[in-house]
Amino acid sequence: MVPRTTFAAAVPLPWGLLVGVLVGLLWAAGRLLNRLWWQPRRLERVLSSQGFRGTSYRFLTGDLKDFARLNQEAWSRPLPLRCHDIAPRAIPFLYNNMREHGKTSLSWFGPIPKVTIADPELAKDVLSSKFGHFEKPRFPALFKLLLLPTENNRKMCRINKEIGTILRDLIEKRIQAIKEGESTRHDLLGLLLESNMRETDGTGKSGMAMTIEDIIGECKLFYFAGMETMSVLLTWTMVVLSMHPEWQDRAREEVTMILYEVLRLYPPGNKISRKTYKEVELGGIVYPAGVIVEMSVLMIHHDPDIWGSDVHEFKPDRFSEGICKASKGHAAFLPFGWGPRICIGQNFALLEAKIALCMILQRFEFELAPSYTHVPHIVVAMHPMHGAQVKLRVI
Ligand code: HEM
Repeated sequence: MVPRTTFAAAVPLPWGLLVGVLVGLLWAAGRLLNRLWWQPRRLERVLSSQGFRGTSYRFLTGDLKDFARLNQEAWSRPLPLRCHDIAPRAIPFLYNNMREHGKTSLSWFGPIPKVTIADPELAKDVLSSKFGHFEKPRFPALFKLLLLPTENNRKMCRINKEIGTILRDLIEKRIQAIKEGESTRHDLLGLLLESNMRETDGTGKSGMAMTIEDIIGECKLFYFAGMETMSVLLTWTMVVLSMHPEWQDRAREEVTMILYEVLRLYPPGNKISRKTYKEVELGGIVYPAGVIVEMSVLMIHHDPDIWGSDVHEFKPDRFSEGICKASKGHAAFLPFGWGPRICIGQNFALLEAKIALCMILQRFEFELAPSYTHVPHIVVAMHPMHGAQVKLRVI
């Protein structure tokens, strides 16, 4: 007779695999808990033991909920026209935190501690650092979200591919033209390609040369870094000159100090961020690795201790004797950053803005349309939330 075998006896349980999966799951859970709880708590202890003040860590979300709530409240209340005291509306969470805890205060970007600095000397120390203690923050977890196949992500992916194809095509045509002896037309792409081709020395290979992908990256960087910032600078200049028409006449003679004053009151980049990569001492405090350090350009530009009691007024002639005099010797004018990563496009930006503004002022006078509401709003750069409705009149 054939012996009967049960199914369990025929297929033995893969205990090794099960234990392996369990250990893997426990390890992943431990790592997650470390990132979301133990590490933030450890960093909080290190900072508060040195007298640091700010909000306490709340699991996972940190201050994000309060941040969103205060923004919603602020956006629903437009400012009176001609009011340039914009920090309480444009960055309400940070503004409150600083009022409560001082000019260097702690808050939480999810589980990552964030120290915001509104002291120009400390900010310049961070931005001037050349020893690799402070790096530009990267958020790999946020980038991973872009891989999810949502409709929006698919659209972004499609647009990204399309931009890549257009740029690759443009670059290849320019390389061909240079090879055939055509002039580089002295624009940035031409100069970049010419110097890159010199690097490859005709062999097509060199450790120093950039790849086509690198060049595409540079084109995108210059476009994005230069386009949004410039457009909001000109937008705010038109809005502010509409609020102060007496300055339109004076602007026809002197535009630089007007642009400086708009950049002070409405800096397109309201903050500059870094992250500590190693333990570092700054202003008598030891910062552990993994802390975001954020220089609040907006708070520095709106600080009455630096600029005087008229800090929220539009007074371009405070710059009549230069930037240093305007900030009473503090050198606290940081719209283009500071140190080795200072904006490479700043001279170009000011020249472009002056030319554009002069062309507008020579042809038009302008005033705000009744539909304009004054709500400075930050989406990467600072924009007027509901647009800049301005009436132009030919002169
Ligand atoms: C009003 C106009 C502009 C403002 C307020 C502005 C502001 C800034 C600031 C604050 C930084 C420093 C960022 C940091 O330290 O992390 C920066 C970097 C930079 N800017 Fe500008 N910028 C302006 C216009 C331009 C223009 C017109 C160009 C190019 C034509 C440009 C190209 C760049 C580049 C390539 C960087 C370096 C980015 C990096 O280091 O990752 N910017 N800009």
